[in-house]
Amino acid sequence: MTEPLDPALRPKTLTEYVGQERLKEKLGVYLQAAKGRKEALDHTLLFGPPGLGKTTLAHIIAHELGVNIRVTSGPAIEKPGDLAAILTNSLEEGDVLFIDEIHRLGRVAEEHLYPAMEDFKLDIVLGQGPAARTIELPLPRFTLVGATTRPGLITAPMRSRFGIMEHLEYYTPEEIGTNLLRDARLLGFGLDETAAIEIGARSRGTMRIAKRLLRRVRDYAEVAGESLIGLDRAMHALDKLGLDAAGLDDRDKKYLETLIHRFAGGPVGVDTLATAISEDALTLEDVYEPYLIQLGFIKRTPRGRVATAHAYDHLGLPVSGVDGDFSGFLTN
Ligand SMILES: Nc1ncnc2c1ncn2[C@@H]1O[C@H](COP(=O)(O)OP(=O)(O)OP(=O)(O)O)[C@@H](O)[C@H]1O
Ligand SMILES: [Mg+2]
Repeated sequence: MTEPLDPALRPKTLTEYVGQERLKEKLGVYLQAAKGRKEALDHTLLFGPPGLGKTTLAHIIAHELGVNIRVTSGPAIEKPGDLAAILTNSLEEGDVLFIDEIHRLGRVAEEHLYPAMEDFKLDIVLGQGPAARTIELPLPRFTLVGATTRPGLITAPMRSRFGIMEHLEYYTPEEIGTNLLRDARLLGFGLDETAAIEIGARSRGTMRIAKRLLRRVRDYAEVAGESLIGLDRAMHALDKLGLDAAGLDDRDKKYLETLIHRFAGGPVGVDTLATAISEDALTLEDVYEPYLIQLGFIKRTPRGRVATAHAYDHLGLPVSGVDGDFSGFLTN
């Protein structure tokens, strides 16, 4: 996804990159070691829900290594020729090749990528039919950084060729707040720390969403003639945007209400649920559910989706008949 925001706000170094402490610590070691040995970093797979900072991290990796980055995406590489063009054109020793949405790479292109990743060579077929012959093209030692929201769709042979595989996690309200305060400072407007954390708490743990909410909250503050965004203004604007205290919007609530009212809290298959709320199952799995699971509002079970007592609680509904965990509710 492209960002409408000022690119100057994008963190360029690991230090500027907020949160993901475990990942940053490990990556810091790998980067330092690779630099010390003057070698390319091992191929790296970054996965996690949209908007958590995979693309940003790929750029930071290149920046920290002091190398160039070439950016492409799975759907952009259709034919082996597309891959050859990218790999043989302007890729230098140690450079980063970033393939976004790597799970959408075509099978043929993927098979050509294997020798490129493993032995830094590319097999190119010249001519057609019986006269065709294959030549082997040496490639510079590069680092492939792949990003995906759907690691389950990466084939096993592909996965096995990544030396580093890291999962990005949802951010805490405080981590998001820290980053929003930095954005406000760079853009030159006043933001109270409590307001920044409140926006963080309603951003589904997602940086991209937080940045969008900050812009909307800023609109409300400006129209109200306020030069400093305080907690009250932030809460007021976030309420207007239809976000509840947990950051759920109308679509999330429709998901939960449908699960609870129409399917008695589940279990119900994802396709049935998707049809009932006029969404496609992939969107449910990629966008809605990871955060609802993170909040402990739903569970994915072998028999389908189930609403937990926390979900009933959050919607202010009685929990009778919940096929889930009562413990949290009974002690309340
Ligand atoms: N840890 C972070 N610190 C500071 N800013 C961040 C961080 N993570 C993400 N951002 C900012 O959030 C926005 C979204 O990040 P990014 O585009 O890297 O996400 P993504 O994981 O690649 O998303 P998608 O899966 O949709 O491609 C960017 O503006 C980025 O600068
Ligand atoms: Mg991205």
